[in-house]
Amino acid sequence: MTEKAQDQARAGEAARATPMIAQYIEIKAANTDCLLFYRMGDFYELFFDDAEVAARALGIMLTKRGKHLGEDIPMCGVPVERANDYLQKLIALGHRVAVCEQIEDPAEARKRGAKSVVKRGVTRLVTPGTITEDALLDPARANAFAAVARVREDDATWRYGVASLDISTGAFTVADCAAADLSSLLARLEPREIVAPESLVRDLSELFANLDAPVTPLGREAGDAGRRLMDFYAVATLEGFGALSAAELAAAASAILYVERTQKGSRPALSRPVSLRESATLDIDAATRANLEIARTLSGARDGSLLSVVDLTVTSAGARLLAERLAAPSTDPALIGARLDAVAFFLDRPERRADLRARLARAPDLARAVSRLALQRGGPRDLAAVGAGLMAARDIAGLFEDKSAPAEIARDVETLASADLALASDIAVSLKDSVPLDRRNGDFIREGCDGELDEARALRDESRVVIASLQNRYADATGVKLRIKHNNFLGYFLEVPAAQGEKLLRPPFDESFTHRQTMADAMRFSTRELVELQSRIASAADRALARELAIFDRLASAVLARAEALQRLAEAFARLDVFTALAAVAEKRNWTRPQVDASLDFCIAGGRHPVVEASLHAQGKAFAPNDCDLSGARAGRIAVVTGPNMAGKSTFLRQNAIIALLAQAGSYVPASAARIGVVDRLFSRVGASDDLARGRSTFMVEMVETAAILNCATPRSLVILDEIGRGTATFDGLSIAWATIEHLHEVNRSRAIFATHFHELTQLAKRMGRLVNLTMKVTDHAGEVVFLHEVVAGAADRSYGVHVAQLAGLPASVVARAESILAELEAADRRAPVEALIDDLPLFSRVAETAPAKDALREALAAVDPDQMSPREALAALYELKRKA
Ligand SMILES: Nc1ncnc2c1ncn2[C@@H]1O[C@H](COP(=O)(O)OP(=O)(O)OP(=O)(O)O)[C@@H](O)[C@H]1O
Repeated sequence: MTEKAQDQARAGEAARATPMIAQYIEIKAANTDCLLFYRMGDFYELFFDDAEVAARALGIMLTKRGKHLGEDIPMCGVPVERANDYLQKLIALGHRVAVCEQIEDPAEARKRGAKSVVKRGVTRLVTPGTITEDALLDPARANAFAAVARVREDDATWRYGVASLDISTGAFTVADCAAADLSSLLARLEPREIVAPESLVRDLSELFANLDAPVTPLGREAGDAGRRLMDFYAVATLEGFGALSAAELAAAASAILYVERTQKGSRPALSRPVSLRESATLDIDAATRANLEIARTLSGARDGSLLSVVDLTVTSAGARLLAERLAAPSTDPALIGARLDAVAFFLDRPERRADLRARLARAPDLARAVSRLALQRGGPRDLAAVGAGLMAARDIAGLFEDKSAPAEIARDVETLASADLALASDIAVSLKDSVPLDRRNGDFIREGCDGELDEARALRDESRVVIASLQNRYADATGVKLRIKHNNFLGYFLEVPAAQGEKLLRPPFDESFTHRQTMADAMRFSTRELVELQSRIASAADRALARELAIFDRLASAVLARAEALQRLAEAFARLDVFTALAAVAEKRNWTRPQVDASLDFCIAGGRHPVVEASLHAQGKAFAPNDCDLSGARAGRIAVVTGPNMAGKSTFLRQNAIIALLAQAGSYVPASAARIGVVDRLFSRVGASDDLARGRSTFMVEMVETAAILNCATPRSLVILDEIGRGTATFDGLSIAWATIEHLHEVNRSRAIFATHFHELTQLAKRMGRLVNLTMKVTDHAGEVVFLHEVVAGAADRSYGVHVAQLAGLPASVVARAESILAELEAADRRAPVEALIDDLPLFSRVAETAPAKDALREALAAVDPDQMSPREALAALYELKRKA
């Protein structure tokens, strides 16, 4: 159906519907990709298909409401009070929700006629990447969405821009990159949702499918990107933004467009977009991130990840920053050194650290509170959080009066010392000590802070006292046992047992007592006095509430006027939390300060794997520390590690990558000493896993990842390769592993560790100067193999694979048969060893240098000059080329 035909059909459908359903259909048509929460009184109702989807997802009752086109209308609803719980479930399941509110007073609608419906409109789209409520957010994780855009660089290539925007804190970064780097940039940013123009969503579907985030197509492009940014920030020029590339600008504008689309009229307090180009960071691709289990284990759990061991932060903002630092360690030795100075400062001062951490733990999540206030979604608790945050800032700054702190800390202390105490005290004198989450029902402004409010409240309370006294007066006057009660429908009323109610219906009492309702066992009455008092209470309560809300708005605007300064305070808190937390881990786990410089060294003494060590420690076992030296003057060394299964090769490989990552993230490291020439890219290809969802076999995944490494690694990179080539036939695997080592040694010249079961490869050390052989030490103890987990120079003599199979409980007959087959194979290999080939094959560089055969076709083509040819000559040339081909 064309769009016009659809519109007509919809209009026809709406015409035959009740006015309310017609309104629903119209609003739903504009929000087809969302579940529509349609506000009716104290409920959000869902209709038609939405109702069926939501009822199933939320496990709530599906009911019906009226008919449309002769069919029952399915309906379900959630109470407004508990909407957040339901939203959280739906968002977690990947749904998007459009919240549709009544946008006029029902009294206004009634004026237009008894049948007219209250005006409604969508006030907000709730999507995984744009949520702000504490109940919906993970405190320890950023909640950003990424907007992706592309611009033409030249005829053949695109440049990609990515904006990452966290509405819950206002953090806004942009970056641009070539197509090849897009996936690793997105992996680093870990967006909760990706938005991109339709065309990009189509073209990048495979890349997006690899990221664990729903993709939202952005109907149209953001248009004039610069204009959109200037309009949003209400500035006349983009000069204040620093130099943003065209791709960055386009992405930033898309992000703003999405904010406007989801937040409707509300304007979040966003910081200005900061380009990530300014901050040089360690490049870690998605596979490496997953393999090193930085933020999550391969099975997706946080427990058992590097972060779970390192994260001793005490605030959610600190936890988010630490996760960010581990996701994007620096490559600037000066910055890394400065951050390590800060950690060292707190490591040397355990008392100050403990003091600071105790105060930080009590400080609120400022950034998220300010963001909610900016979006008009904040409540009294958010105001209280800002007040408490300001006080905490001054309080913490007071701990550093001795001025001994290093630069990184001193800067933050200065920020904290500048906290606006006037605002803090304004909030403190205005708000009650304990305030509700929601401002709707008032009752959060302190007594004595506003005369008008106090007066309205007094009037309300006095009237309540008068009402209470009426009960006795009426009881005495009538001799009837009556009680004064209140409900939302009748307001205040008198309730009388049914048997005695009759008395009030008769003279003289029927004069003053008006019958309102008869229940099974009671009758309800009201009196003029009661009605008057009721309306006095209601108008006093309304006035009090209006006054409270006015004070709230005044304080909220005072907060927003200082939003930027408050975001800076929040950042300072987070940084101090990270420094002290890293000092706490260093102390707890006995880590050491690494030296990170501009050399190409990589020299680790007594290195440990932090996660394996922690888990062994918990079982009362010790971890065997290992050294690793890959240092080289102009190019790194490659260590080829052989050794039995289960001896600790993978652990050794990963621990070295993790030590480099921790060091550059500004942390101490699990080693007795570490000197690291700053690493530009970290690559890890560990183990093999199927990726059936994408139709790639284990081996294909392995080769794709290896290709990425061989194409991109530099002498500054650190490469970890575990058992390359094991996913295919032995000779194919060995050949690929062999060629890979040669390429790394001759072309990439990176620092690398290569674990393998192909013992033949240890022979390569004879021919390649920077190759070293390492092996895992094993001893035989009374016929039993004992793994010492110790890395020593040399090559393993055998695999002990059959031994491990036996440990794993393979049937004895299978183990025995495997042993005899192994003996046969080894005997055959001794007669014609593969090692002999090492001496026979030409060296890799010579293979690479062999130039391609001269290409006659290309030469002939180069000789043709179309501008100088007649059509006839051109045709002849074409025939000639075809013949040559
Ligand atoms: N340095 C160490 N000190 C103590 N225990 C260790 C050490 N390294 C590894 N281990 C223990 O040995 C187990 C096996 O380690 P790992 O997976 O690294 O072996 P592997 O040699 O890579 O095995 P495979 O070749 O089968 O993949 C680990 O789970 C850990 O419990």
